[in-house]
Amino acid sequence: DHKAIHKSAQEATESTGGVYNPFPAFPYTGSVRPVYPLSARRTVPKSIRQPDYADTGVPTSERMLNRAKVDILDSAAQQAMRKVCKLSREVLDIVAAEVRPGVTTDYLDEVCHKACLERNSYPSPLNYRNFPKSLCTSPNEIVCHGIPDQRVLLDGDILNLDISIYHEGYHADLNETYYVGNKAKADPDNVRLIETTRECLDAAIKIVKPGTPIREFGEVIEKMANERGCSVVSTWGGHGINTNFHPPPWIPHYAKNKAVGVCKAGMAFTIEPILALGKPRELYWPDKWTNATVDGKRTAQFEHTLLVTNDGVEVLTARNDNSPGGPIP
Ligand SMILES: COc1cccc(Cn2ccc3cc(C(=O)NO)cnc32)c1
Ligand SMILES: [Co+2]
Ligand SMILES: [Co+2]
Ligand SMILES: [Co+2]
Repeated sequence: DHKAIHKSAQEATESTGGVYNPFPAFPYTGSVRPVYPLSARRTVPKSIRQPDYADTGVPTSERMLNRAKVDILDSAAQQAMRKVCKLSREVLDIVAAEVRPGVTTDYLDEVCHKACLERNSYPSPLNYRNFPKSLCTSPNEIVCHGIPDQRVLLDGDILNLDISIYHEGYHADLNETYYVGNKAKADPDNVRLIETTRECLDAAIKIVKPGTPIREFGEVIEKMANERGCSVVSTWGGHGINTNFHPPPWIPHYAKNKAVGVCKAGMAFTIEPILALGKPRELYWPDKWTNATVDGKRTAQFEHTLLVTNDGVEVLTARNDNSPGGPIP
């Protein structure tokens, strides 16, 4: 049982400064390991408006939605989305500025949590379906939803930071993949993977406008990915975003998908492709959150929150001139 595993693992590795691998017998597919203990659950002052799942972990309002109906935001809601997305970009940039070899992903969680509270915002992942932390930190072969822990970043790692925040009743959601240290940029496979993923997202955004079928995005993304020797992870897709974290529509990133519906002015949704250097198949760690590629090869992801407008699209979570990271020239 968990208690016995934790206790024996804890004793066995007390000498390593009190950190331990909670699942030592698990057949990990790559080099990343969980490094426990997780830090204490972070709190959000009640003065900050919280989503319905903050205490229960259950997104009730989301569960009650009609999955076939996509919200069309009025101008007040669109303004609220612009504001929460601008704040979310500030938070991502603040956390990304701390990415370097030697820092732990838990430290990045602490920076993220503090930046959210300073902006009178709730970190949307915290307790969403019982997720334990305030952002997702996914290094190397971790596909997504990595849990911030005591693992230190290594020169040569690649790291995805996936941030979502809730501000005055609306969610924002964005993510980027960063090179850690110098060796990461030097590895040509990292550069091909990360820059292809970045460009797949940009190519999909270019076709967002009223009338574009939702199923088109996967065609654009998978074509570009395959041309550059990358595969598309199919399990996770883009999603609607507004007063709920994951309302409809569902947006697949792979070709020949069956997504229904077309883009309409006033819709807000994310596109967030995950590309892999090897097989686009993942398995779950025993922590029930983290998923890693079955072959241990690396993945990258980029995500924006988008608003469909009459003449096209607004990238609500767009980078600023001083945003850390960004395309390798
Ligand atoms: C087994 O149900 C699961 C499995 C994994 C994760 C979660 C819940 N969850 C926590 C953070 C999070 C972020 C996103 C997101 O859209 N990122 O762009 C989605 N889900 C999220 C539930
Ligand atoms: Co346990
Ligand atoms: Co996200
Ligand atoms: Co998302």
